Amino acid sequence: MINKLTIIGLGLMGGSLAKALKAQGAVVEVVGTGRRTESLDRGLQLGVIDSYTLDMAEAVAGADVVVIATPTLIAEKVMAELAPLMTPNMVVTDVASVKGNIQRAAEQIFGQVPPNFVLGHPIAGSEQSGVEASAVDLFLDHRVILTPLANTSDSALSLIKAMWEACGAEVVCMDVAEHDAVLAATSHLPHVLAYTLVDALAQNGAAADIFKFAAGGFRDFTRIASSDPTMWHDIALANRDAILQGIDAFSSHLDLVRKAIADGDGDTIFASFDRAKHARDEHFLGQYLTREKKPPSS
Ligand SMILES: NC(=O)c1ccc[n+]([C@@H]2O[C@H](COP(=O)([O-])OP(=O)(O)OC[C@H]3O[C@@H](n4cnc5c(N)ncnc54)[C@H](O)[C@@H]3O)[C@@H](O)[C@H]2O)c1
Ligand SMILES: O=C(O)C(=O)C[C@]1(C(=O)O)C=C[C@@H](O)C=C1
Repeated sequence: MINKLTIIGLGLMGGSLAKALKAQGAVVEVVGTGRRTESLDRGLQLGVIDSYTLDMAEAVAGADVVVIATPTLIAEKVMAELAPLMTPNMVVTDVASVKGNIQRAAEQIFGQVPPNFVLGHPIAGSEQSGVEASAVDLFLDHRVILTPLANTSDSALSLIKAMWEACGAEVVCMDVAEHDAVLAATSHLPHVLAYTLVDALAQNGAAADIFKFAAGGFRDFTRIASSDPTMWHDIALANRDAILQGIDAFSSHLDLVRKAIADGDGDTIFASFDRAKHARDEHFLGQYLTREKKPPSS
């Protein structure tokens, strides 16, 4: 049980965490803080938080857990503000999508990442943002990756693990660099591709006609291009090297498929598409079976 939880940056992630913990009776009091009253007022009206203050010192005083839930690059600045306010009894965690920049920023600010700072990342979300979009079940049956370091305190890690498990999530621990490489491939690259595809088509003179005839495939592929550009601008800059590697590997594969199409090389085209279909089906059908859920009918 968490007595006082403080959320810095009350949006989709922070709001969903607060809702889930409240619904499970796993928290007594949730306090919000941020730069502007707008989202905090809304959070109060919706019952997501119990109170708020723009004064970070007041917000974190006596907190058992402080969650930094701002965009990724802003989290670095928030940490610097939070540093003089941290006490040994307080456990700090974050939800940022990249972990390497958070680790580096913490090392610059504190000398080393404090033992009571547990870096984290829930692998759940949506293209929507803001506290209005927060959902009590956002983390249910999803994974949360924690990237503890050699000096991370066992009790701090256990507390943050228990917090996410109370939300119905499965917690997995991973190395920071591995996290950033894996997420570059499975989350950051797809967002770069979706944004770039929509932007390239939108800049075409015939964009209106193209979008008019876009159907399910285009919608499925590009849903994530409706995500918040601020969030993804931060991720692109924070995970630069891993994303560049992903773009380069993808570009050379795309070149192979391009060449096969240009050469009329049906075998290569089929082999690539067939490998992709099997890899995807195997993974996602496997996941449905593990969770004893039925796969979508279509
Ligand atoms: N949206 C997702 O799918 C998703 C999934 C996993 C992790 N994340 C990560 O979680 C973090 C939050 O994402 P979100 O989707 O909740 O975003 P959001 O835009 O819904 O919420 C972010 C909140 O931070 C506030 N904020 C901005 N600057 C601030 C500052 N200087 N001080 C205090 N508050 C500030 C904003 O007002 C907003 O309320 C990001 O780091 C993101 O990368 C997002
Ligand atoms: O479902 C979505 O819309 C998401 O973008 C969620 C998603 C993802 O790529 O899967 C996005 C960013 C995160 O850091 C974690 C999850």
